Amino acid sequence: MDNQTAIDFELYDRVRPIRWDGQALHLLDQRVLPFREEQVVCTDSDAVAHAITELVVRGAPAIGISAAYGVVLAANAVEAANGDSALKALEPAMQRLHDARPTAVNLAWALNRMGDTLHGAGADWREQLVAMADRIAKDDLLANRRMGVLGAQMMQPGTRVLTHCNTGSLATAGFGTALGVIRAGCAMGRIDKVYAGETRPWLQGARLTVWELAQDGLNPTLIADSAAAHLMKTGGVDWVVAGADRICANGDTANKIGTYSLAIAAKHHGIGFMVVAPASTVDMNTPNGDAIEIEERLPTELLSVGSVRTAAEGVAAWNPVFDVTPAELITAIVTEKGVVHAPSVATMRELFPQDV
Ligand SMILES: CSC[C@H]1O[C@H](OP(=O)(O)O)[C@H](O)[C@@H]1O
Repeated sequence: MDNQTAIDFELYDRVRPIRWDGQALHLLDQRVLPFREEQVVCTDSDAVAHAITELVVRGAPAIGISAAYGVVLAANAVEAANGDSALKALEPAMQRLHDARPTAVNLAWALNRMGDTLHGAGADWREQLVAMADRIAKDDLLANRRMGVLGAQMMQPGTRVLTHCNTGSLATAGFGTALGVIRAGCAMGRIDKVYAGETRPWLQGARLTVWELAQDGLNPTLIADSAAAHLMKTGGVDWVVAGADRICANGDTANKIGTYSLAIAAKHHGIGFMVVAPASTVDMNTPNGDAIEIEERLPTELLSVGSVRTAAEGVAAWNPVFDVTPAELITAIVTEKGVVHAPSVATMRELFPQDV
């Protein structure tokens, strides 16, 4: 079973983190999963920006889609005769959405698309904004399905994979990026075993990824992040499959903290390292990983697990939440436009001749 039509993608539609009802944005609150399924309802753009900062919604494509609907909400407070005057009036709200999180380029990408929609738009500029937000969401879902098949086709039957963070339906418009490859690989009979790292400190793997995979009946096995190198050394894994928050012009890739260590360990053990992300995550304007702003979050995320304090009172903690994996550690970058093997400036340019 090798082609896209052979997978029943509807089976994976149970979890949707983002729902636009025409007036408000409903976000599945990822802070309280997997034990409570609660919605946060945003009726203005500042509420969307706050939800992005607080990780109510998270995952690079999902925050881009949310920001797009945030612009639609901001438009409710604007009187303008055409798109250009609307854009001027919307600038402060769009800036606040942009600043909600710094590392994932999908946020700026989605806001740019919304801004481009307004340039030269006439009296129907509001309708055009809604149409663009809907399109960003729909295109993301289709990109994920395409990437799922492309990534899975690179795997032999019997493959065992390790993934990091959460790149599933929760992080996207649906199906997922790296998790989409895993879903497709299981459906296509290529993947036999799925390990997920717990992803300290926010525990996206432990709280979100294994929850999603368990709902699919894929029997994931959770490991401590610190068990990954041992798993590789003892022959338990063939591919590491990760998402991305920003992919630079030379293939350097920012992703959840801990990804870089996985890539080093994978290289050492001769294991493939696959990055899966839509073109909206590719940033050809950033030459390499040194230029990426790495988000640092509050030390409290590290000093406690949930509401239970685990570190002694008064100690300091440093909490960078992304790292950069150099291109030379990456076997392949899978996008909906195709696969970049052995990423470099030259191979990236072949697939992305224009800035995305
Ligand atoms: C499908 S991209 C998911 C991506 O988002 C994550 O970060 P966060 O949970 O902080 O939003 C992480 O880097 C994942 O790979």
